[in-house]
Formats: sequence, structure tokens, C-alpha cells
Amino acid sequence: MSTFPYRLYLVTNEQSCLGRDLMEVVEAAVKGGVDLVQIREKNLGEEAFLKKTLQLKELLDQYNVPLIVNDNLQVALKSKAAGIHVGNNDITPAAILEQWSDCGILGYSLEYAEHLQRTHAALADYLALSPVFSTPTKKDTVTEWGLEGISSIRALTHKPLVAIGRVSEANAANIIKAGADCLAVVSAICSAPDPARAAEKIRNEIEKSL
Ligand SMILES: Cc1ncc(COP(=O)(O)OP(=O)(O)O)c(N)n1
Ligand SMILES: Cc1nc(C(=O)O)sc1CCOP(=O)(O)O
Ligand SMILES: [Mg+2]
Repeated sequence: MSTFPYRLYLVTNEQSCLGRDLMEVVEAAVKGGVDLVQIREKNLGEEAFLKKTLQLKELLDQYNVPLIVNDNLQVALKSKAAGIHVGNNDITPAAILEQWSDCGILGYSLEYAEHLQRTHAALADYLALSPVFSTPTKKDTVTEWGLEGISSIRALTHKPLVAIGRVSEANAANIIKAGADCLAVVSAICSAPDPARAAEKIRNEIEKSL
């Protein structure tokens, strides 16, 4: 398992960026304190997704910020990304590692506590609590973990825990105190009037709560 020093994880959605260019929003977010980025552009076809991933990789390399690719192993390999994030309806962690033995960061969405016992979770470098709070940004989720759910999973595993789903400056401190290691954010940064400032404020809440 790789080490996981990341605290503020931006998950992209260009449609949430209020008409601004995605690269501009990501760069601002990184300047504000984002230290891990996932490209998740569900509406793009394979070719356009690869093109955007390569563009984002070039940008993030300048800041030494790792890029994670959502779902798509071929795009992750072709872009020389740092890792991949998958859920229960995607290629399995075992199949990823068969084709990408030195995958740096393999993320897996944990939807049920019982799934902690599965190979998928065992092979992951981090577990995403999916969702910590239900969110309009992704509607096909199951029950929300809430703060109590984070604490209950924290007691069962030493794996890094990433909280995702309606994470904001307002709830960041409580999520960290409940046991999450890292916060993953879409709209609280992508849809903020000032994404750099929004990232900075969330990052400050995280640092204060550690
Ligand atoms: C950090 C992080 N956590 C959870 C998810 C959701 O992944 P998944 O369940 O595979 O759903 P989609 O993102 O593919 O719609 C994520 N992408 N990132
Ligand atoms: C990409 C994603 N995955 C989720 C999960 O629950 O697995 S929730 C989500 C979107 C999070 O968006 P926002 O920060 O705008 O709430
Ligand atoms: Mg997925």
C-alpha cells in the first residue's frame, strides 16, 4: 500500500464550473490548497476524456499534484496518471492491478460496511465514504454515512478514509474530527465564485481539526 499524505482532493466536473475553463478552476484550487485531483467528466467520450486528462496532467505536473482518473483504466495508463478511482459498477481493483501492477493510488468507493471484508477494499489504497452526505452532484448513491458512519468505519480499518458528498467549509472540521483523513470536493470548489479562496478555507478547516 502506498502512503497517503493527501488532505484536500478536488474531483472535477466542468459543468459545475459556472462556465469557466476547467484548467483555470483546477489551477486556482491547487493554489488554494488542493493536493490531489481526480478527473471525473462523465459526459465526455473516450477521446475527449483522454485529451482533457492529458491537458490536466501537464498542468498538475507543474505543481507536483497527482492526478487520479475516474473509472477508465486505459485513460489512466495512457496519461501516466498517479492512479484510478473505481466504484462497485466499475472494473474491479483486482483487474486493475493485473494490468497495472504499479498503480500508485487505487481508490475504491465504500458503500456498505460489509464491503470492508471484500478483496476490493483490501486492495485499495484509500476508501471513499460514498457518500458522507447525499448530494445533488451525484444522485445514484445509496445511504449516506453521516458523521457516525465515518466514526464506525474508522474503528474498523486503518486504510485512509476519503469523505465525499456535500463536503464544504461548514462541515469540513466535523468530518475530519469524525475520522476522515481527506476531504473530496466537487461543487464547494468548482462552483465557488473564487475557487482558490474556497479551497484555502476548506484546507484551513482541515488543518485546524487534525
Ligand atoms: C473520491 C471519490 N469517491 C467516490 C467516487 C464515486 O465513484 P463511483 O462510485 O465509481 O461513482 P462515479 O464517480 O463513477 O460516478 C469518486 N469518483 N471519487
Ligand atoms: C463524485 C462523487 N461521488 C460520490 C459518492 O458518494 O460516491 S458523491 C460525488 C460528488 C460530490 O460532489 P459535491 O462535492 O458537489 O457534493
Ligand atoms: Mg465509478
